[in-house]
Amino acid sequence: MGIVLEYLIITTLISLLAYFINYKKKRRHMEMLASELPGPRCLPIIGNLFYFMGTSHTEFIERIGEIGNAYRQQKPFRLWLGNELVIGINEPKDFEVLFSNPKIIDKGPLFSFFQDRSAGAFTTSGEVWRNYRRVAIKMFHSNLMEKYVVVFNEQGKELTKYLSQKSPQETFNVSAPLMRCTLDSICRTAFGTNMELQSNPDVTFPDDLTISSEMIVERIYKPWLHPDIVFNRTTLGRETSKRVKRIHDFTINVIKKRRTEILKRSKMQDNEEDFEDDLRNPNLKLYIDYIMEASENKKGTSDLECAKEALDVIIGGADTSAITDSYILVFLGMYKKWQDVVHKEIDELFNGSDRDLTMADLGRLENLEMIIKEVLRLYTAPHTLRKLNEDVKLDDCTLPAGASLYLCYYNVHRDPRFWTHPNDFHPEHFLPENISKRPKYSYIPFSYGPRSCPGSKYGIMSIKIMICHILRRFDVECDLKFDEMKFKPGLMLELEGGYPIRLIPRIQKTIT
Ligand code: HEM
Repeated sequence: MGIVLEYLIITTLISLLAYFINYKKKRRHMEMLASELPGPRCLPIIGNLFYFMGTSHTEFIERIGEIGNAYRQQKPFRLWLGNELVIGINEPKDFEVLFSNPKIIDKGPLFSFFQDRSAGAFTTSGEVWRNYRRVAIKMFHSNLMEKYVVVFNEQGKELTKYLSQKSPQETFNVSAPLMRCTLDSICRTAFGTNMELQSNPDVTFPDDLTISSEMIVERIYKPWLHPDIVFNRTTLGRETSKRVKRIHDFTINVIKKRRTEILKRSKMQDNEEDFEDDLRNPNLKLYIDYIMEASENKKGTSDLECAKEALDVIIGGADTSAITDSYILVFLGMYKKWQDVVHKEIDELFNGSDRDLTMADLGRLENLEMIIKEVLRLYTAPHTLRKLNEDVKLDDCTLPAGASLYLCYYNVHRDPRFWTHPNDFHPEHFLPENISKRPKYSYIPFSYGPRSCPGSKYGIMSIKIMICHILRRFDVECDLKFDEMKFKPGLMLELEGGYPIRLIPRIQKTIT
């Protein structure tokens, strides 16, 4: 017995020593490569953490912006957050190398805080992510995109009906109705189910999504809340779980409904002609059908896992599109010159008709497109992370395995070398002659490469249709001033205090 114990202790000690030596070797390699990168002064143990202590999320982004500016045109900059090496990327030429590397796909441990709520193509990493991504992109197949236009039009009309009830004197936050409309569209196109969130303001699903996102982001910024054992005992932790549970119950219900519907339809195969050639066609496979099919092939997958996979795409698409819509209306309200330009473009296209928009119309809304692009330059996701599993060689340095990359979309989108009015609303940035002057990776609102946004085309289509429906019916007013706007980062850079506008019914103009 004594010899066995001795043997076990010695083997354990040798393994620990080997692990430690290996760890130190990797660390030395990382520290050596990191020392070749420029970066602000470090303190022992905490590194650069003191720059960010006590900062709000917004201040964090501003500080990173300042550091990025200080090292602009040098190599990527390094930050030591305690033991963690974080490398900031600002340069289009570096984005190009990183986005075209198929091995840089992991988002790192911070994204795991989202995974209690949703775990699919947006939040996972590695091989698991690869499988989810393969399923997610089926939602954006070109055959389906044409059919989605019908849904966007239906929901756009429902939205304007709701907005017509607002008095022209009433200033209101337009993001809430836009979020409900966007969720109705995404759920209808992804699940084939009409959720009717627009006509049922008591359903908590949209608020639960928005508020739980804010809560998860708050947790990420408070390292002492990272351990589950602490977080779950706080009010924030309990409130987050309550909302996440409601989100799951709601989504599982939708999945069950779809399953029943498919069963019913399989018995009606002979009457296929009863269905129009739209999303009700029983032979048309929607995103949720692919998820359910994959779960049936992989025994043991629960409805909760299917719900969490689907939710990742719903969340990735809803906040982003609804916030972009909201900003567009705010800016059109603030910049009358641009509102007139877009109104004229829409009036010329529709000539007084309130017909639905078609795919062909979408390509003709060039001024609106410039405005969408400018809003996304200013307010897309401000940053994201990637974890390096192996060294990556750039032009003038090597980024070590084990480091986290902090991709500063915010910095490159406001870099005065590429934008004549970096901190203003200036849609002229997207005139063709100006686009051609910029390097390719200076504008990356949907990211690029293997982890780029699969819903970018879908998102732009839905935004154009919603905004057109609103602008055909209303003039927009907004009292905000650009310089006074304050931001709170969520998935996107959101406007603190909401998106306050007024809508004035307009008489549609016929172009003669
Ligand atoms: C204006 C609208 C949108 C913007 C600005 C936007 C932006 C982005 C960005 C920047 C990423 C990359 C994030 C990262 O690198 O960490 C992303 C990923 C993603 N987006 Fe979007 N998005 C929009 C619309 C949509 C829509 C409509 C959907 C779905 C209906 C969607 C689904 C996703 C998914 C699933 C991912 C994760 C992809 C992956 O990691 O493989 N997005 N989006």
